[in-house]
Amino acid sequence: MESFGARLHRAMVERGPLCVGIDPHPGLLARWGLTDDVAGLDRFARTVVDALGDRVAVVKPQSAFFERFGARGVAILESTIRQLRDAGSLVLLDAKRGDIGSTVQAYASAYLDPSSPLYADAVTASPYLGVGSLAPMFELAHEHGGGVFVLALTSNPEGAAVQHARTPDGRTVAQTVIDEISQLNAGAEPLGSFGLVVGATVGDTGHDLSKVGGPLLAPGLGAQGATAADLRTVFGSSLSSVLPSYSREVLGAGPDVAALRAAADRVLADCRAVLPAR
Ligand SMILES: O=c1ccn([C@@H]2O[C@H](COP(=O)(O)O)[C@@H](O)[C@H]2O)c(=O)[nH]1
Repeated sequence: MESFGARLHRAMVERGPLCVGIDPHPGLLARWGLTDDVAGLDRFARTVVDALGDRVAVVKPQSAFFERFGARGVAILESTIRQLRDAGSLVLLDAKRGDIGSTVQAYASAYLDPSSPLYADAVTASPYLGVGSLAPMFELAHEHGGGVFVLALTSNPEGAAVQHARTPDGRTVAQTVIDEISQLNAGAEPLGSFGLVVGATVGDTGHDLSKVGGPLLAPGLGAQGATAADLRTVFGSSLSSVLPSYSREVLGAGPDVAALRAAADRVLADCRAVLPAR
């Protein structure tokens, strides 16, 4: 079975290095002329699938915006994931799960087992109960050709207080996460299946990303203030592994399908100007 890393590498070559989020904020629903309810959520998600599912490498539904509508919102998340996969984009479910290992096993079954209704190509995970607690996700991802993106240096200003804290061996907490994920990807070609989340907003933090071997998801572009040019500062010599991620910057162009496509094309061009050619 082809690994997630190999599938992602091919998608980034064929469609370009871009992830677009589906984040149906109440304010965006209103701007799109939609009601802040399940019907509005459904129309919003379907429009993004129609506009981008056949052209963007990775689409990242933000689970929180579906969960806030309860079971019916989660049902729409399930159908959105299916529609995106049918349209040919890889689906990264942004759920940021993490817990003790025995519970992570259930999260792994929910998101990374092909028989689950919420099965996605990859999922985001929080390592702050210890990277080892995420082992059930890594194992199921490996078994079924899935991926896991682990938070390392998040794009929000509050993250640094935890992530830059020093451990007894002198490394930062984030560097220990980076190093553990690097080990999981050892020897994987052309790209490992275990990624990291590193915000485009974090600046030059001095962290060593050179041995990660997997994709580096970079949120924080656009609405949170980072620009494509900031990717150079944050990622330095690791730019070739970066998967830039935009949500509101692209979604704000909707609901017109052509305008959504144009916005995605524009941010992709901005990123291509900075990232090495594949
Ligand atoms: O460090 C992180 C990790 C995840 N995110 C998520 O990405 C999008 C960003 O949305 P924008 O509209 O482009 O700001 C959102 O779903 C976050 O939960 C992040 O921003 N930073």
